[in-house]
Amino acid sequence: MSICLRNIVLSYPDGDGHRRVLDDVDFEVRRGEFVAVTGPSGSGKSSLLAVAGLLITPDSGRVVIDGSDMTGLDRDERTTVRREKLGFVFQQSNLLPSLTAVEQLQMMSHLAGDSVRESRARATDLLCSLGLDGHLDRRPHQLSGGQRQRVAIARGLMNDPSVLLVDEPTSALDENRSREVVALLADLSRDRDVAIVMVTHDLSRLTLVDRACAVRNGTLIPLPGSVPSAIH
Ligand SMILES: Nc1ncnc2c1ncn2[C@@H]1O[C@H](COP(=O)(O)OP(=O)(O)OP(=O)(O)O)[C@@H](O)[C@H]1O
Repeated sequence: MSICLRNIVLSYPDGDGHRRVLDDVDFEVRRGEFVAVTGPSGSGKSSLLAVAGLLITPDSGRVVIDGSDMTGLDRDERTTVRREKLGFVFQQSNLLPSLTAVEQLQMMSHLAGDSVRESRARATDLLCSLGLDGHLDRRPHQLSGGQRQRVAIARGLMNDPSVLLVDEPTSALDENRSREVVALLADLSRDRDVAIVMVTHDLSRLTLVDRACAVRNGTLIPLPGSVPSAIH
């Protein structure tokens, strides 16, 4: 199992008390599996992703990544796990305006200590494999929304993560581009054997995923037609 969340409880301060957003949630995704998390606005989808991505620590429960329990890691240790095991793709692509497509990716691998030559070769390969040959030296404003999102996905894959966490990747895209981006994620999960968790409002995209679940009232409910994970 690439990522496994067990008995996660998360609450936020709310007035004088606390509001429980995730209430004893179990969730797991294995390598090569593409899982969507949906649910109403404010239900806790992004919070679940943030717990999985070690960006916030739950009140209780365990996050296990590639078999290692993340409980009790300090901030530096969590940063290392995020860099080595996890990739992130955010809603609006979050690319740095002054960097070219290749440089956006090189920055990730520079942080991991690779040489400039190694990182350029790897970034170029990855961008080409995502259909971005011809756009390698363009800056974000010279790319379409769909191309920007593909650069962001390539950046998320740069350090060869076990788990790619994707938050609303299609919110800024039209119907066709949005379908292309989700189909690309489906291919990548299989071809690169990476676990992909995608938070989405867009129920029309759920035909492309292996499995879908919804956050409702703090719990995670498998959606009809989706296949529950076979491994526990
Ligand atoms: N840092 C925070 N402090 C207090 N409350 C928070 C915080 N972050 C999120 N919340 C609340 O927790 C709930 C869940 O938020 P979350 O962003 O996880 O929902 P979501 O399902 O991703 O929503 P959306 O679809 O609108 O992005 C919401 O009611 C939100 O207001």
